Amino acid sequence: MRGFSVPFENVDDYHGTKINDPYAWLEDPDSTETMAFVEEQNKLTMPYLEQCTIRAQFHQRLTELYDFPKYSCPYKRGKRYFYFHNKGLQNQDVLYVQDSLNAPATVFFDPNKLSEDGTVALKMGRLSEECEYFAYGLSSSGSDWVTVHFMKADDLSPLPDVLERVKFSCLAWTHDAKGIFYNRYPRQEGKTDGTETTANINQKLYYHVIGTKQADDILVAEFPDHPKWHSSVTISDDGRYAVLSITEGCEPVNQLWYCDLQQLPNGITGLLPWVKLIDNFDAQYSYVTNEGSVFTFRSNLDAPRYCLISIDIQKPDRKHWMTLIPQHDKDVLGFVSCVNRHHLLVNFIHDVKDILQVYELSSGRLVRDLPLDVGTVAGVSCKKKHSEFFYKFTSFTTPGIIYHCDLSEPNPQPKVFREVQVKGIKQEDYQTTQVFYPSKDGTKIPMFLVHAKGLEKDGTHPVFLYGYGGFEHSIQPYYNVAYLLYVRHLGGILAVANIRGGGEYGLTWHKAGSLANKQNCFDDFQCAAEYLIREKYTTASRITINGASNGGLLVAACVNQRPDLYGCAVAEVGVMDMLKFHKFTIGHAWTTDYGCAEDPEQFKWLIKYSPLHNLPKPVYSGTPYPAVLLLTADHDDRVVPLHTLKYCASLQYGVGSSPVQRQPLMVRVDTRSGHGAGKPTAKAILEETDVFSFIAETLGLSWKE
Ligand SMILES: O=C([C@@H]1CCCN1C(=O)CCCN1C(=O)NC(c2ccccc2)(c2ccccc2)C1=O)N1CCCC1
Repeated sequence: MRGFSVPFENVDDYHGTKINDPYAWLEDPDSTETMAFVEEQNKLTMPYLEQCTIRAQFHQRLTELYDFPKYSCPYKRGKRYFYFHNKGLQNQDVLYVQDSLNAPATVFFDPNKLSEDGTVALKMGRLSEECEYFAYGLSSSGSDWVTVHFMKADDLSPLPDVLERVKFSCLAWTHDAKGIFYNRYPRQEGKTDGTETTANINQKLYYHVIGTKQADDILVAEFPDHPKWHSSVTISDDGRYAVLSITEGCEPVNQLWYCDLQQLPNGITGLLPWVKLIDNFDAQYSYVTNEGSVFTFRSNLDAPRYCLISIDIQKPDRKHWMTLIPQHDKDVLGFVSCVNRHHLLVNFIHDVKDILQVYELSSGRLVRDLPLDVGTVAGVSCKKKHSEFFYKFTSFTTPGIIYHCDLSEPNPQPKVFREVQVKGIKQEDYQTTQVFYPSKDGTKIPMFLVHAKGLEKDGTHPVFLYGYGGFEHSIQPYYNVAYLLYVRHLGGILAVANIRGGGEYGLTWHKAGSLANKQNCFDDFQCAAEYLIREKYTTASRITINGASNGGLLVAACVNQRPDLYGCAVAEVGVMDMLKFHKFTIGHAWTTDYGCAEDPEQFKWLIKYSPLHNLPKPVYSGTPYPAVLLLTADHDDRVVPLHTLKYCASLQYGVGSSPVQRQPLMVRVDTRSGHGAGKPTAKAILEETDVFSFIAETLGLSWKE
């Protein structure tokens, strides 16, 4: 039995630099030592969380507030409408169908029936073009692994077809509903339930013909010389082309190949004769629509804030390409979808707030603005062949408003189709402001603040500071009842910092927070805290910093660099071992943002901020660390739990040895749970209750009615 407390030597050599990795044994999730470590940690953490003063109140109130009806936009497929709905506390949303928008709705697919505890989630679903079949992917316990099943859409009867080993996959029906394109990984040694750490490489693209066995599926694309490549098929609006997007990692760039399905003499029988329209990774090209051979793409080619271009595949040379909507000089072009045959629904992001407009497909001319409050378009439903479309608006204080618009009407006006209220939360009690604060290098960073109206800036308010900062992922306003409870009953201020690394201002913003510039994310986040202190919203001891995934890295790196700046830190499913992340599951895809320690130059970047490698050694007598709560879960195969476990062990061994460390340093390891997607409501409520109870307990916050 290895001793937990005294790590043994386990030295790796990185280009001549010796790095000790004493907790490498925690990288095996199935060893008795690792399982004992997890059990011991939970034995410390769960009782502490259960005894938190406000826990019962927070849990009860959060459950009440979660219990409001949620709806997605309706989707018209064939002659019927489909939409997701959750009555409030259902673990998984349910898919309903109705013959018309005001006809009675019946259950089409209810994932809650597939498990007692709601841990089987509907990860993806696709109806065939004329609504003959429904293909759907299920994932268990929060893993990225998906099993695809099929059912008839008219009588809901199941088909025997099952597709295994599916992950990070497209689901694209050919318009004849004969079969579906999807991705899967080769068979691997050992288990594949989402608790393994095996690398996901050599993803292949198949075509499954309905009524056949998966073993007979047709391999239509593979990339044996490029094990890290991902491919994704979209079938063109006219059903004629298979459009293939190839990515290598998480950079917003892709190759763009296509296959004219009408030119296949015997249909899809093997590797397809792909035409490489774009055979480089210089930019991103996302299919919007095509009119015959003229294809429209959203692209960032020479356009870091994106633009809309058209390419005639009969004249593929770049000198014939046309720009339909040029890059805006400040705003980022968001999603673009074709509607009403010749219109485009276009989204722009202006200082992190959404704009929605209608354009003319043929000319790229602006037709009209669509009214939208300050916030986020959380969902859109439209199809080229339909004149009507739906969009869902949300903000920090608006749970959701769904609008309906029909462009075939003489003077089309979006009308409220459905507006959801949450009992007990009055929107007018809160105010959302956006501030711009200077980071270390002077860059102005946007930040949303949400707090009770009339708040006095007397430095006494607790702050919950959230950030992400990577992968071109923008954090736009969204409705979260736990945040509102923190504001309402703990007198807190919610602060969401749009730090660099995200996509808030396009590629330049993303690049400024990645690779050699990654430290900018941490500077931006620390400057957010300093701004909130300087402006007398709060003091350091009242600040909680929070982030998940890449945001967990953000939190852990910021705690190491400025332990004095916050009273509490909650790092969820974080990337903590920056020297080894590329070895596990899909970690190799993140080198586009982080680099890789196998490269001598990039190793120097990573070793400087890697949370695991910048923790104090015993005996530590420096600045005490804030209260730290780490979250991870046994089926997290996106960011495998070893990151958090190794970081926790090293944190407790080093900082925990300090005689002046008063605040707890803990980890909560959930079971039958993963990175986050598809988490059942019951688990989400328990987790958020634990997080905010920990914050209130360690910062001494009391519940106010
Ligand atoms: O989870 C993550 C990162 C953040 C974004 C997605 N992601 C991922 O790790 C996604 C992993 C799988 N994956 C790719 O490698 N490319 C994606 C992709 C999707 C969204 C954004 C970027 C890439 C893909 C697959 C098929 C077709 C097109 C794209 C994809 O799903 N991280 C965990 C911690 C650090 C980063």
